[in-house]
Order: sequence, then structure tokens, then C-alpha cells
Amino acid sequence: MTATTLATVTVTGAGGQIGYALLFRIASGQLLGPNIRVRLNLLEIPAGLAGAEGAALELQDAAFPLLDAVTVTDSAATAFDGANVALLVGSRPRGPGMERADLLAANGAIFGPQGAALNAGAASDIRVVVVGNPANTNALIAAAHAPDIPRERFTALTRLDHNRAVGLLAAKLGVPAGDIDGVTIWGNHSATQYPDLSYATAAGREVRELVDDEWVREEFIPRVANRGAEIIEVRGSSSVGSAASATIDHMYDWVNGNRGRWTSVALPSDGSYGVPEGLISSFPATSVDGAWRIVPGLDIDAFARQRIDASVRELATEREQVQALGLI
Ligand SMILES: NC(=O)C1=CN([C@@H]2O[C@H](COP(=O)(O)OP(=O)(O)OC[C@H]3O[C@@H](n4cnc5c(N)ncnc54)[C@H](O)[C@@H]3O)[C@@H](O)[C@H]2O)C=CC1
Ligand SMILES: O=C([O-])CC(=O)C(=O)O
Repeated sequence: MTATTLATVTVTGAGGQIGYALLFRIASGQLLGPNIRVRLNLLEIPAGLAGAEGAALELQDAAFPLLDAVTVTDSAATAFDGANVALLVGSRPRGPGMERADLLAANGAIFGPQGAALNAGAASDIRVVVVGNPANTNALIAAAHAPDIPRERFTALTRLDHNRAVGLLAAKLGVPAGDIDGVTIWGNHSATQYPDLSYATAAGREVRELVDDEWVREEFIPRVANRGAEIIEVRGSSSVGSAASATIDHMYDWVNGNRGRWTSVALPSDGSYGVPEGLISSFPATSVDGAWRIVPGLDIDAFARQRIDASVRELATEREQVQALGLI
């Protein structure tokens, strides 16, 4: 996107909660940076169009200098036409007591047609992040329907899990979140994920020397992995502001680079760290020259191996389920 001064950003589910939290930040320049004007395409189903249209009116009222145009549509072909960035948020959220697997069939059917529409109309530099759950497998479905788009342009959001891990660790250590680096979320955006502090540092100091193993295993890991459910329990509905914020972070870093800092990204595995090729699994990654690079060469201890394998097994099962449903 370096030479582009005008980018088309498509947001699906734009009339929903996360959509509403995203749109104003995108239009203000926080998604791509202060030098790129944005054309926003808002995709909704008919029942959600009024919400998206209302948001479009408010976007006009905010008079953002970088906002070029807003289109509201229920046509995927229109929404993805010329898209440089696609934020795939639209899907049904989980309610109290539901597991992400419950959403597989309901939401899986959305992502095949959207992948096909991206394939048909998106710009050649398209970057896709799937937020709607089950995010990793929805991204797998979308990519499977977009044979002309390089696989690595399809990612799923585990930046929220990453940010949760950083936030929790920073609070434990009493340091600013910006002092934390080297945190990884491995695997699925679900309770099986492995939030890994093995290589984490706080203001350059090794975190393993600052916290004990028992806290990491008994408190930190389960709290991060189940934070989505905790938020649902406390607010009565799933994370919105933090999810939108993480989506902005993910795409901003992808486009603009992240100066060698680690983040976590669910992307198509190239076989690294024993994750079967093609599964969309979360890895430690840096953003270099507009592309994600998996951090190479890390030693994986027995505990990490077992945790990563468990989450990857869940991803493989989800892939089998959507294969059985005929979604890929
Ligand atoms: N990956 C992550 O870290 C997170 C993912 N999520 C997921 O994000 C998704 C959206 O959450 P909310 O905005 O809170 O839900 P919401 O229900 O407020 O909004 C979803 C919107 O999507 C629309 N929609 C449904 N099917 C669509 C389709 N085929 N095309 C376009 N739009 C469609 C609905 O009409 C609705 O307006 C959920 O799946 C939720 O589980 C939520 C938090 C974090
Ligand atoms: O838990 C949910 O259903 C929403 C979500 O993905 C999260 O907050 O991580």
C-alpha cells in the first residue's frame, strides 16, 4: 500500500457492535496511518443495513478529513470491489454458555461466499483479517474460496488475545504495557490457545525471572484463554471496544511494520513449529515490508509442545468439521 494515497477498506458486519467501534477509528486514520485517504465499504445483511446506514450518517457528521466516501450495501460483490483491506467482522456472536464451536456451522456459511467475492473483485494487494468467530476456521473457509489470492493474505485475529496477555502481565508487574515484548499466543482463538511467556521481556528483563511458574500456569494462562467468556459474564455480551482496538492494531502493524516487536497473528501455517501446513494458527510474528514473518528458531519446551499440539488438534478438528459440512 506504500504508493497508494486512497485505500478501499471493506468492513463486514458494519452495523454491529464491533463495526460501530471500528468505523470511527478507521475514518480518523488509525487503521492505515495519517497519509492514506479511505473509502469505506460497509457490508451488512438486510436486517443490519439500518445500523450501517446510521453509522454512515454519523461518519459524515464527524467530518473526517481522510474519509473519501462511504458505501453501504448488502451485496458482497459491491462491498469487496477494489478492496485493499477487508475486515471480516460480520457473523453471529457467542452468547452466555455458548462455545465457539457452536458457531461453526452458523457462521461458516458466511465466509465461503465472501471469499469468492474477494477473489472476484478485491485489489491485488488485498489484506484480510477475520474477526468473526470461529475466526481461524472462518479464515480457512474464506481462503479456500479465493484461489487467486495468495494464502498469506488471509489472517485471523489473535491480537486481542495477545493484547489481553500483555495487559494482564503489565498489571501483574506494575509496568506500562508498552514495556512488554516477546509474548506469543499459539494456536486457536479459543480456550485451547497457549499464551506463552517463555520469551517475554518487561523493559528488557526476562519475565520468567519476575513471575513464578505457578502464577503463569494456574492464573495467567487460563485467565487469558478464557477472557472472552469472562467479558461475556461481566458485560452480558462479548468484547467490543477491545476487539475493535486489536483489529486496528493488527492491520496497522501489517501495513506499516512493527519495528521488530513481536505480536501474535493467526496465519496459514507453512509447517513451522510442527503446525500442519495450511491450518490458520496463531504464531509469534513480526511485520516486515508489508508481510507477516513467523519468528523463527524458538526452542519449544515439553509444556509448550503439549499446549500447542492440543490447540492445533482443535483446529484440525474444525477443519474436518467444515469439510464434512461441505464448506471447504
Ligand atoms: N476474534 C476476536 O478476537 C473476536 C471476535 N468476535 C466476534 O466478532 C463477531 C462480531 O461481533 P459483534 O460485532 O459484537 O456482533 P454483532 O451481532 O453486534 O454484529 C454482527 C453484525 O454482523 C452482521 N452480519 C451477519 N451476517 C453477515 C453477513 N453475511 N455479511 C455481513 N454482515 C453480517 C449482523 O447483521 C450484525 O450487524 C462475532 O462473531 C464475535 O464472536 C468478538 C470479539 C473478539
Ligand atoms: O469470546 C467470544 O465469544 C468473543 C471473543 O472471541 C473474545 O472475546 O475473545
